Amino acid sequence: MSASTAAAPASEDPAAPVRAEEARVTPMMAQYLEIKAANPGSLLFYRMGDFYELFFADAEAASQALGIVLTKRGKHLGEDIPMCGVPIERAEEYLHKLIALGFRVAVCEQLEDPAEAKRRGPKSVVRRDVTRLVTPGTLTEDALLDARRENVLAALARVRAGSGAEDFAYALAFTDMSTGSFRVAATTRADMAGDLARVEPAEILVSDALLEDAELRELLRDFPAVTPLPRQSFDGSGAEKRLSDFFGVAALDAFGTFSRAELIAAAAVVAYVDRTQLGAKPLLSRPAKEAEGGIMAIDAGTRANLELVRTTSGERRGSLLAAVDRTVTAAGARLLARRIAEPLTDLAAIRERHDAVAFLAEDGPLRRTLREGLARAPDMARAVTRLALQRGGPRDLAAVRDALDGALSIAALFGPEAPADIARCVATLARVSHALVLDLSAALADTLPPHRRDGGFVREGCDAELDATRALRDESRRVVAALERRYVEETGVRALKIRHNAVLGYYVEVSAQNADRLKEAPHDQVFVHRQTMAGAMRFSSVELGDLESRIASAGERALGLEQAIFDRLAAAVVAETETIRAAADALAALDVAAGFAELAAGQSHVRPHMEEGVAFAVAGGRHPVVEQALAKDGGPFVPNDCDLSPPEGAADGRIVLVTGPNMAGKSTFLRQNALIAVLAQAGAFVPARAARIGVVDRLFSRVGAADDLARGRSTFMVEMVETAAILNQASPRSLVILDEIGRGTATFDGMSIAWASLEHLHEVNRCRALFATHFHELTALSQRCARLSNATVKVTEWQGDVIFLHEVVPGAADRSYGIQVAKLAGLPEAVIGRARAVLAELEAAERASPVQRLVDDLPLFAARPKAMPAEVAPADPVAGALLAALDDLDPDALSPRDALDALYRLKGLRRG
Ligand SMILES: Nc1ncnc2c1ncn2[C@@H]1O[C@H](COP(=O)(O)OP(=O)(O)OP(=O)(O)O)[C@@H](O)[C@H]1O
Repeated sequence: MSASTAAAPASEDPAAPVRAEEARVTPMMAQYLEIKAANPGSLLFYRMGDFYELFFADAEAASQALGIVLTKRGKHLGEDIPMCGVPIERAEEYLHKLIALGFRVAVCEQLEDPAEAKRRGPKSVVRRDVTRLVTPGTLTEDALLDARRENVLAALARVRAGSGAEDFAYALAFTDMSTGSFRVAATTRADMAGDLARVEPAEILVSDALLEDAELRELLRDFPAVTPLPRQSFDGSGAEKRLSDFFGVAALDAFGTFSRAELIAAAAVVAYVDRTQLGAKPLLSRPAKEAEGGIMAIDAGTRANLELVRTTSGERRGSLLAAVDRTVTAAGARLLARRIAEPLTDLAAIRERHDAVAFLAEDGPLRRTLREGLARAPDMARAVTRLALQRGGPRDLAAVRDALDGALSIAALFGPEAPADIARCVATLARVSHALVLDLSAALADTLPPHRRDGGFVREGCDAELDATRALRDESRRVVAALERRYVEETGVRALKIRHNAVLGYYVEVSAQNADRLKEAPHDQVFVHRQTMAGAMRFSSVELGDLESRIASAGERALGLEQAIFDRLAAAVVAETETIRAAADALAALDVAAGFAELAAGQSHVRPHMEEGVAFAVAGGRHPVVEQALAKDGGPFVPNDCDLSPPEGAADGRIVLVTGPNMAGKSTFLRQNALIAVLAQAGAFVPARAARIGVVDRLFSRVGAADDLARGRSTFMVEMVETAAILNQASPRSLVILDEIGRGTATFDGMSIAWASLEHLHEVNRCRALFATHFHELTALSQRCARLSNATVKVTEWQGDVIFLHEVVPGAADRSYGIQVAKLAGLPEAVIGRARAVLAELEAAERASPVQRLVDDLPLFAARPKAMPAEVAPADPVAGALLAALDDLDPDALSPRDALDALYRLKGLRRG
């Protein structure tokens, strides 16, 4: 039995019957069942004193998920009630586990003191209700959040845009409730998966009508928490009103113009936030609209392949983000993740970001001072949200104080020469209220407890009345010590102690042997026996009773005064939400710029020259992740050039076809160039000696797909779906990375598909592309396609072993070195020997039948069907004779009779 239920009134016991004939449902159980029914789909954390209790199936699920004991508690409808409990001081930890496992939790609190309930009558149940729904997308506590990651709640809305069955417009709304950021974006059916993947929502709200669409249902399966809502939540007619009510404005025009789908998505978000926070209103920023086409479009597959913010196994380590993250604040790390996930396409904005990095890269001492200042600035955006939601503690106030103080010092570091991006941040920081910093500094103590309920966070000297009350409280404590000394002297019981608990208040405790002394005269006049324990006895006295009330009232008054001071400070902070959030964003932006500058200085990254058009010339490019991994092992990374700029006289970019042995570094070369484009447009410098890049509108990458067995798709199917998306969508401003397409099927099929795709990219998409392949035959295409050139990765052989030089040079590879690589990988000697023999046979056979070889090559050149070359004689003698006979016929010279004879002759030849 938990401590809470022990102290609760009789009717708080789920097992306590009201009347014999109603033995089936106790009043408390009736309350529980009612609240449970009103919150379907969530585990109900039902507050009882110092515990949250779970009952029935909730208890079974939670005990299993949390590994806590499942007990029984009374009966309901004749059956045992399964129960488990979570102490409130560990509630966050358990909530964290449950949310991570995909549960939603309804937190049901006691809304009155049990004493109040008792006053209404002995059978009264403490009033309770759900005060908050905890869902993956609506978390605010640090313990529940990853400091360096946004926690996004998204809503996907669809509205009819025409009369056709497929005429729909789509929009997404995203909010990170923990920081208040809120934005909306139009999307399309094709881009939706990519848009969701870029934001990585912790929870997605969709109308249940949308889930009836099998394709969308399939797409949403990739995301961890999809919350279906009734259609009314996505109802267009009330959307505008819901938003204007939430933001307390008369009309939404001031926020900009939104499409109907965008309004509906945004309204669904605020309605859900309201529903889960139940009145405690989080201060979301006004929704900002994402500029259409403002972000480099990267589909979900490409994001995963390029491991932008996490690796394919889901870890941050090993991703591009981890390799380039030099930020020193959690907010900076969150912004960096977003910048890497959302490279810009606006040339001026990209250049401004580069200007900021250049400025900080050039001035080492300034950069160091800035980063030291940033490192001391706590995460104030999340602290403000908690304060606004009444979930904040004294440390959140201190976080705001320190970050604002830091913001003012950081603003003072920069002069008028700072570039535009930095100047904007500095202007925002300078708007911070110095008075608020002083107010918080004057009020908060040096060391702070985590919870406001504990008190002790207000600095001495801040409030005269508080100081006086505290003195009284502390004085009383000294009086307790003096009284204890006196009682020891008077009774002669040296082990006498004055202790305190919730039930008895202050009491005297002596061992059982000494108890008789206190029961004898004259002491029996002073001490009143209260409790007998195993080996000890407890007594009270009139003096102790007096003390009790003096101390309790002083302590309570002090706590009350502190709470009032807390509320005043929190209100002052919340009133400044907008400037505080803007300052938090500015600090994060400075952190990202300084981090990129630090990276540039430490890893020799250079400023890319960005331009309109379709240039792409990287000199001495490196793969940022592989380079750093190799550096740890002491190995050098071999830099490589890549030129996809239009050749002389052409308007469109080049395609480079890369062949080369396995393990030579083809994939690394392909990816590094895609990553360089991402970094450049994210605003970073790039790992290269020099780079000139025409802004990329869309980035595509198809790199070695894996099976998607969950969807019943084979490797080849995945590969073809991704290739289809590229060939259907890539524009001349896009950058395409295709690695070994066609590998997953029979050689000729694969080669034909690779060949046709390559030609399509060249002729139709006309985009910049890198295409790696093992089909060496494709290199012949460079003779026909003007903007296609060949490159290969150099290797050399030494004593039968292959040595990788990782150097990309013009030209084509002559062979694959597959067996050498297999040997390096440790295939048994016998298998290697046998493979060499088989290879020799196959190569000899190929040399012996050049005709066969020619036929094999045919698909390569058959894009525009040609007549079968005359010298390719069919091997079948009957067919040969038939063909010869046909060739001899001249229909114009034949009489009807001759024609009939010729027909019989041909039939005869067929029969042989
Ligand atoms: N430029 C480079 N400098 C140094 N090491 C490199 C370089 N490029 C690649 N490597 C090393 O070679 C390894 C193999 O590279 P990669 O996977 O790119 O080869 P690949 O040609 O695509 O192979 P496969 O055809 O088998 O897929 C990498 O893991 C890396 O350690």
